[in-house]
Parts: sequence; C-alpha cells; structure tokens
Amino acid sequence: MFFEITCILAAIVIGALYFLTKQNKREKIDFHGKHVVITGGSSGIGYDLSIEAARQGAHVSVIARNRDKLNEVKKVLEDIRKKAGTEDSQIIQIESVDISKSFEDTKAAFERLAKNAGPVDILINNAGTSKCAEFSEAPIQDFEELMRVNYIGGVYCTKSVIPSMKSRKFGRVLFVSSQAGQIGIFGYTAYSASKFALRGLVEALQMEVKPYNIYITLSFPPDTDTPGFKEENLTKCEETRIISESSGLSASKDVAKGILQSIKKGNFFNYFGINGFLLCTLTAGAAPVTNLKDAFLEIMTLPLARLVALGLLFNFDSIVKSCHKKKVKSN
Ligand SMILES: NC(=O)C1=CN([C@@H]2O[C@H](COP(=O)(O)OP(=O)(O)OC[C@H]3O[C@@H](n4cnc5c(N)ncnc54)[C@H](OP(=O)(O)O)[C@@H]3O)[C@@H](O)[C@H]2O)C=CC1
Ligand SMILES: CCCCCCCCCCCCCCCC(=O)[C@@H](N)CO
Repeated sequence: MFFEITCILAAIVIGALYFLTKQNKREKIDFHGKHVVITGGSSGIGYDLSIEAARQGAHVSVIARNRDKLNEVKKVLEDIRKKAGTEDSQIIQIESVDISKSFEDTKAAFERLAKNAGPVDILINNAGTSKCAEFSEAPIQDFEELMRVNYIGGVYCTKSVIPSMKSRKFGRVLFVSSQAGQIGIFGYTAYSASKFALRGLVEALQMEVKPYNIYITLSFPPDTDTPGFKEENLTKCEETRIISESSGLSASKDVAKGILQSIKKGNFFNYFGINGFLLCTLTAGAAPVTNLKDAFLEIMTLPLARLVALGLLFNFDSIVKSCHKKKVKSN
C-alpha cells in the first residue's frame, strides 16, 4: 500500500512538473548567420566567446573601450573567417564605447552595428569588472563604478536591442553574473551587489518579453582564469581568495562554451559544475525552469543544497575567523 501511494504521488509530481516546464520549453537555435553582439569581447571570457561565435558562423560584433585590444581581436576573428572561406558572407566588426557612461553613446554604437550586420539576434552582456576590498576600506567610488559597469552598462546595451527584438519576435540576451551574484562573500560587498542586481532585472524582464519569443539567460561562472581575474588577484583579500578557491578555477574557453550552449538551449540559468548546480538550486526562488530534468533534480536536491550551504557557511566563517586572528596578531 505504501509503495502504491508513493508511486501515485511521484506520478502526480512528475506530471505537474511536466505541465509546468512544458510551457517554458524553448526553441533550440544555432549561431550560424545570426548577428551576435559581445560586450567586453576583447579580453578573457568575452574574447573566447567572440572566437567561438565566429567559428560557429555568426556575424560577430565586439564592444569594449580600448581600441588596440579591439583591433587585435578583430584580426583574430578575421583569420577565423578567412580559414572558413566566408569573407564575403560573415561580418566581423568592433565598436569602441564605454557602456557605463552614456545611454545615447551606447545606443548609437548599437545602431551602427545593426546598420552593417542587421538587427541584433543575440546580445551577450559580458563586459564587467571587479574590485575586492573590505567594506570599510573600499572607496565609495568602487560601489558606484561596479554598479555602473556591471549593472547599468547591461541595462544600456539591453535597452538598445529589446525594441527591435520585440518587433521581430526573436531574440536571446545573456547576462554574465557570477557565483558571487548568488551568494554574498567577504570582500565583495560592491561586486556581489552589482551582480545580484542583474538577477532582479532578468527575472522581471523575462516575464515581460516571453510573449515576444525573447529568452534571457543569467550565467554564474566561478573564478575564471582571465586577464581581469589576474588583475583582481593583485589586491584580493586573503579571505576572498580562500573562499572563492573552494569553487575552483575554470578556463575561460570552457566558460565561453557553456555560455553559448545555454543561449542555444534558451536556459534561464547557466551554471558550471556540481557547485554551480547546487548554488542554482539553493537560490532558485521563483526563477523559471525550462526543462523537466532540471525541475525534477532541483526539487529532489533543494533540502540537500540548503544543508550543504549551511555547512559551507560554517566553513567560511572559520576562514574569516582565522584570518582575523592572524591580522590581530600582526598588528
Ligand atoms: N574572471 C572571473 O573570475 C569571473 C568573471 N566574471 C564576469 O565575467 C565577465 C568577464 O570577466 P573577465 O573575462 O574576467 O574580464 P576581463 O577584465 O578579462 O575583460 C573585461 C572586458 O570588458 C571590457 N570592459 C570593461 N569595462 C567596460 C566598459 N565600461 N565599457 C565597455 N567595455 C568594458 C574590457 O575591455 P576595455 O577595458 O577595453 O573596455 C574587456 O574586453 C565580467 O562581467 C566578470 O564580472 C564572473 C565570474 C568569474
Ligand atoms: C550549496 C552550494 C555549494 C557550492 C559551493 C560554492 C562556493 C561559492 C564560492 C563563491 C565563489 C565566488 C567566485 C567569484 C568569481 C568572480 O566573480 C570574480 N573572480 C570576478 O573577477
């Protein structure tokens, strides 16, 4: 009897999940012939995103500030195009603009890009930066700068493409957040807040644009070996370094591949590895789920994720405590 009841309950749960995820099912797309804009495509994760998108036959537009770095990536992308023999049909272009400064300038850059390669099909909001410091030591400008680059910059770029995506009833937009955009950790008061802000933006935006066949993805990479990461490490708090290391270091090529894959599938969340899965489950909240497998796994592992998180917090607290002791001693 117990067995039968369990089976019936399981069937009801799976049936309900099937119904609830079916309406979120997204059409799989590929990059060939699509106009893809990658912000911050001249370095790190963005650089590998640009290369991979070009290899997959997309028209690639790269946005960043520094013109020398932009010209370098342009050359690399043109080489890829040459090898593929698609010089006549594949557009590669760059735009130098600071996405954190002015909506008008950012919008104008997007208009120039669309003039050459057609309306934007896929926008990857990757440009971003990080500063690590304890709250009381962090200059107030860091809070303002990180919010402007990591959050407002994404708003400017996304606002530049959503109207045309809506009228064409097609579009994919990805935002690169971070595992530090899922949980707040020591040293990241300014950084985490700027990445958490993206979560509110994308949840609300996804609800608005779903009827227009526009799908949004939020990506949560762990530490990734990039020029930006190396620079961040020069001034990183010891606590932040040790805590972050517990989630490993990824190669930017792998992160780029994962990002492109999740855009193709139209997943709402893009995570990396088992830690990434547990963090997404832990922080699922009211985020949409796009397939039955993910929904099922989430529901089965939610209490476990919470338990692991509490254990983790205990561990993080003891890291902070021992670093604190060291500092007191040396003073
Ligand atoms: N590396 C890591 O450990 C992790 C990174 N992330 C996130 O991934 C994204 C990429 O990081 P990563 O590859 O390490 O970064 P990098 O610092 O290596 O590259 C950043 C890119 O963004 C561009 N950029 C920065 N600020 C602006 C701006 N105001 N306007 C236009 N372009 C800008 C840079 O070009 P230029 O300076 O010429 O403008 C560069 O092309 C960021 O959003 C970061 O927060 C998330 C998790 C982990
Ligand atoms: C139940 C869950 C268990 C999972 C364990 C996860 C541990 C979280 C560690 C946080 C890592 C933060 C990396 C920030 C990377 C980043 O954004 C910067 N490097 C940017 O430059």
